[in-house]
Amino acid sequence: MTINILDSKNSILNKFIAEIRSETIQKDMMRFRRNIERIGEIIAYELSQKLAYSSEAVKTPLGTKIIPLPKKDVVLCSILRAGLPLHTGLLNYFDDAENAFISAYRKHTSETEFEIIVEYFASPSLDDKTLILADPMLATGQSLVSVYEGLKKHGTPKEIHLACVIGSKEGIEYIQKHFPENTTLWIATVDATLNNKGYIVPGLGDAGDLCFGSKL
Ligand SMILES: O=P(O)(O)OC[C@H]1O[C@H](OP(=O)(O)OP(=O)(O)O)[C@H](O)[C@@H]1O
Ligand SMILES: O=c1cc[nH]c(=O)[nH]1
Ligand SMILES: [Mg+2]
Repeated sequence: MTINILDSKNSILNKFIAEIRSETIQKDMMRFRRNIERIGEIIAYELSQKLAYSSEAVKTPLGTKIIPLPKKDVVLCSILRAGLPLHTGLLNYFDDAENAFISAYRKHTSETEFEIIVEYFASPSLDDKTLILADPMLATGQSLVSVYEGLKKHGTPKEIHLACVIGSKEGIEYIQKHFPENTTLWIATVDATLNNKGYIVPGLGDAGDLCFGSKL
């Protein structure tokens, strides 16, 4: 797996990350969602540099220009709920992508233990496609891996890109063991630890709740 940590160089991305982490600014749900979306747009731009391109002739009113353009083989797959604004940001740039949506949530069996429940699953064929799998939080890595196991029934992508906002070191080690070699992780920033409930520390809290409100 190739790993790209986007805040390893300073850019305007740092401001968006600071705002989603800030316990005061993150209370504005619309700004929180928009910041996740803006980070999705930055990830889309960075990731676009590694896609396959083929030259196409574009006719202007005055002539023709040959322009290398990305192949139209992207499937953008997001994990509900928190993946929705990240999906929007990626789709703002990969606007002709096919789309897949999968739900995954943590079902607690005790205070500190949980399993991942995958229920809703809507995906096109992935055979020979460029799969971009988006989820803002990579904590234990179990949601991404459970969803990937389910996606295998829909075909074999030619390459896989994981788009995430905040990850933990432990989660990255876990997904490295479960995704194939032709996987690239694009992650805005990485934190050192998880707490005993599997939350990233300092992280930002519960991304799904911050986007859409708490659930029962
Ligand atoms: O790496 P993991 O330990 O699996 O944790 C990460 C998962 O947690 C969040 O979803 P959550 O289960 O909170 O669902 P939600 O988006 O509906 O809030 C997040 O969006 C990931 O899917
Ligand atoms: O820190 C975390 C871990 C899982 N899910 C979240 O939303 N936040
Ligand atoms: Mg949540």
